[in-house]
Amino acid sequence: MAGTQASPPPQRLADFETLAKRKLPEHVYSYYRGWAGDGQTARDNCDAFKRYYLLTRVLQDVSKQDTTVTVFGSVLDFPVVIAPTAQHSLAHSEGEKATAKAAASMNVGMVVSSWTSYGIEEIVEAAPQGVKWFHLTLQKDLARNKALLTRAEQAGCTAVVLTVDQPVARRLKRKGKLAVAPDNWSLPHMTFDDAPERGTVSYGEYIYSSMKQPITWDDVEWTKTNTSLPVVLKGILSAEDAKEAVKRGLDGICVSNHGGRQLDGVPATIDVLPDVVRAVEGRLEVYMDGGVRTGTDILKALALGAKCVFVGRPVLWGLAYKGEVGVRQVLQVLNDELRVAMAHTGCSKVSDITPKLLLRQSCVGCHLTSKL
Ligand SMILES: Cc1cc2nc3c(=O)[nH]c(=O)nc-3n(C[C@H](O)[C@H](O)[C@H](O)COP(=O)(O)O)c2cc1C
Ligand SMILES: CCCCCCC(=O)C(=O)O
Repeated sequence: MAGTQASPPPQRLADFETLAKRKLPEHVYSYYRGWAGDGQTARDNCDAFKRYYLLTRVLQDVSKQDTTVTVFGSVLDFPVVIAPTAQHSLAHSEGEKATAKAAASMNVGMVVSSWTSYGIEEIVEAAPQGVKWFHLTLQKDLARNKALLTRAEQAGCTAVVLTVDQPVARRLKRKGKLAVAPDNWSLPHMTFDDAPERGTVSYGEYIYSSMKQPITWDDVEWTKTNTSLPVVLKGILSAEDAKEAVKRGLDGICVSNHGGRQLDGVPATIDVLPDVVRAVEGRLEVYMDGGVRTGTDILKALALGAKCVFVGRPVLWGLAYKGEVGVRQVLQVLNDELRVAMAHTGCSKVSDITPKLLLRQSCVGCHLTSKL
């Protein structure tokens, strides 16, 4: 019948944002898109990838690309993990349950935020077969943290991701306005027992009142000793902190500036990744996030030493656009683009992806002149 054909899925991650923007209330879109300061870091996370060029290799047998990677003993079909992001039910009524189903069906990982709208058990029950890691925001009440770690373990999570880049409350903005999550939330992992009465303080102050701020290396030690799961620190940007993480026996780090949502003016994550990778000398796993929008971005991050990438906002755009199906489409675009990029650069498996595939923009001139 004429007019009943489904429209083809969007072909670029940027298109999902356009479609999501049409569906989301302005305040939710603003919260998801929001950044710190003037958004320099948030923009640069994306722009910085464009400063790296890919060098093609031809005449290789790339008829098949094996994109699988193994993280903490679990095989992922391709090197993507859904970053922890708060409040998926603001994008879709099924919230994190829909995201988890999409992640499981594509066999990528998902980090379940402490700030979800559904409890960890419900999320795992919706998609029991997927690889889930639990993101811990440390709360003031240590017993509460311990209880959450136990719940995550019992629910079947296979790693803990501790966010370490929120020493103080931030000022999240978009278009110069403060953007905060809307207040029709449900936060089943968080407690607000000694929070100021709602309505007497700003929303941000209320939210942050549950958190332990600042947290220190002692809290990292506390976390490690209170879980049997591997612990990943999320929010590392310096070689020094990375070395300290190695010294303290952490299992992984995620090079992240929180999508440019904490401190404006810090470098793009892809630009600090090589320093961090060098510093850890292979003694723990390194992941990265911030600005990953294409399969070539994934290839570049892997070439610079990341084991896999976390993806934040694009997943929320897919979820807002079409729920579970939309998230799956976002992941499919990334997978298709990664395969094409691997084929052109002569890689038939992930271990073929090395720094030799990349040329940094500032070196283009040197490269050309050295050949003249
Ligand atoms: C709406 C939103 C909520 C987020 N919530 C969390 C969170 O609960 N915990 C956390 O560690 N990071 C959180 N982040 C940061 C992401 O995990 C990730 O570091 C960032 O989004 C990556 O950048 P990208 O959005 O450019 O992919 C959030 C980011 C967004 C956009
Ligand atoms: C609904 C509470 C949001 C808490 C903060 C989540 C986060 O890390 C973010 O960047 O937003």
